[in-house]
Amino acid sequence: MGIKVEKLHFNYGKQAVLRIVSAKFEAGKIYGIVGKNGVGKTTFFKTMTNIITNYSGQVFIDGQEVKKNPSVLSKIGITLDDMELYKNFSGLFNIRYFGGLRGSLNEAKALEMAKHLSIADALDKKVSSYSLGMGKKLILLISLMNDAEVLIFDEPFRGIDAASVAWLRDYLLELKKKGKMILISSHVQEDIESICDEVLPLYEGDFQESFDLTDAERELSYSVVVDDIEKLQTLLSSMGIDARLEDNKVKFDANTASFQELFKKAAADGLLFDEIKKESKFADFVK
Ligand SMILES: Nc1ncnc2c1ncn2[C@@H]1O[C@H](COP(=O)(O)OP(=O)(O)OP(=O)(O)O)[C@@H](O)[C@H]1O
Repeated sequence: MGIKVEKLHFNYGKQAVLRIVSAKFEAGKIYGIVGKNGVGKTTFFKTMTNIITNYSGQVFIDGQEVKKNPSVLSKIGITLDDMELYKNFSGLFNIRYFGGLRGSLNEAKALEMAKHLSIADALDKKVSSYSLGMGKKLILLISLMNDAEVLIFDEPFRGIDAASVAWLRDYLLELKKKGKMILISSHVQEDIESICDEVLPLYEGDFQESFDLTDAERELSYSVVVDDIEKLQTLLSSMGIDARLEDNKVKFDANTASFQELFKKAAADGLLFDEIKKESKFADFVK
């Protein structure tokens, strides 16, 4: 299973939104699609899944061009915030209806998921009575319950409580181990860091770079507050690490091993740390 996107161009009226030259996604990986508000993440997900069809270029899922073979979309489960549920019917009706549309529904599994997401007791209530978070959980459950080979989640963790975030994160990591392909968008760097293998920032319509989060050697941007700035700067310079001072914070790039070495030396030197912040390089694209 793989997804390939070639020369995908899409405009909303006169506004150019997507100008993707090419992109590839593999099974058994979790991808983070990041970028500032309005950059086109949701639009990208919609073009990939034929919700938007008036784009130019091609999307291939498992070797089949989606526009010509829309049946290949049965391999995909997607969660978008603006997904319509049958609000005047119960949560269980919606599970049965949408589950049934996609083939055989494993209701016991769906109910188990509902327990983990703490909405099991609300399934007999009309969806119109649900809070925003409960509605979001029901949409997540519906896209998860059919064991799709590819899962696409627009902001899956936004608006749901911490226990459900933790369950969902573990569940997605399990699905990855089973060989599923997962694409998520998020504005929360920690969410992306905690589950993604690769991050693709969308900027000016295209994926500008790809960041491999599984690379232990990758550099992170550090921002540190210490009691003796000069001492830290001397230490950094002795390790060949360039640093700059901004708002009394010492900023530099280093991989995890170098940072740990620095920390050990600094502690041995009696330096006191007041604040340590680290950020992935992809953060530059989302600020
Ligand atoms: N139905 C629409 N009609 C016209 N323009 C739209 C429509 N939907 C989105 N847009 C515009 O397309 C651009 C991309 O929107 P999109 O929702 O894909 O961004 P996004 O990256 O998902 O943003 P966010 O992080 O805020 O969710 C934005 O400039 C938006 O205003």
